[in-house]
Amino acid sequence: MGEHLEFVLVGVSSKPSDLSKLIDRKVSLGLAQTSRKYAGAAGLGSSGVVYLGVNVEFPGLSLDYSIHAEQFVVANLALHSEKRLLFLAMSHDGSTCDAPCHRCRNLLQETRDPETKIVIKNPSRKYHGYVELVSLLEPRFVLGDTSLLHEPKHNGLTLLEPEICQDSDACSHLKCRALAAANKSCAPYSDCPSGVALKDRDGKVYRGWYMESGACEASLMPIQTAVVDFVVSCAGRQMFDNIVEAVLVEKKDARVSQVETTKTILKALVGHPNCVLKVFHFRKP
Ligand SMILES: O=c1ccn([C@H]2C[C@H](O)[C@@H](CO)O2)c(=O)[nH]1
Ligand SMILES: [Zn+2]
Repeated sequence: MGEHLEFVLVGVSSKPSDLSKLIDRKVSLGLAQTSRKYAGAAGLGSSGVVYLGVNVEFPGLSLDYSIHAEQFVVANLALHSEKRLLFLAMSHDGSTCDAPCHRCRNLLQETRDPETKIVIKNPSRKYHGYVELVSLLEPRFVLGDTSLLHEPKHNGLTLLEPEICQDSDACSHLKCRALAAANKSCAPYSDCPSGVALKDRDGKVYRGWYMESGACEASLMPIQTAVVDFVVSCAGRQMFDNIVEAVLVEKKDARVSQVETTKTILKALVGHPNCVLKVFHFRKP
């Protein structure tokens, strides 16, 4: 098993009671420089794979931009096409497991999975049990017919610019990787799907897509999901300075544009000014 895989899938067929032991907040030590609060999370998918998460803060930016450990797990599941989340554990201290914060409950609500259970563990009270996610949710904030966050998607988007690639899903151009990511994006409220692809000095590509929540601040922006892909692949030894190219694909004149947020996060993350963001637009079928 490759180094990076150990961070994504620490075990198959793990018992939910083991999830709390798998949470490793050490990985976030370098990623929570602002608050110095290190959170970790672990999710058991229906395939039996465990997905880890840590909180990620961006130097110099307000904590609003940070990725919560539970949001990281949700992105990690999506990046690996995991169908469903059966159990989720999150911890701030490495021993106690609490219910996710409201931001993350709102994001989890978008998966609308009646089966998801939250691990609650309180060693001082010798309590270890499970709570149904639905019992923690407020009445759903419905904006219309929405598709589920984890449903496999192909939005059918193609680039507006003259197409040079026959099969952009399989093509290695960075803009085609970003387009493929946008095709997986779930943006039912704004109808503005988007995707980001990052390339490092070795030519390795990381990608992420917009995962929108009706409870706005719970959404994961495409640059955040791409950062999750990067952290997962680097297994906690990430060198953001290695990112040399970035591409965003979104709708032309989008009501929700990701350009400024993507630039802001890239600037905070990548220490050198050579990583310019290229933006391409798509056509919807
Ligand atoms: O449920 C929560 C609450 C907070 N955090 C992170 C976000 C931020 O990096 C730090 C302080 O809020 O903790 C989480 O990961 N999960
Ligand atoms: Zn949270």
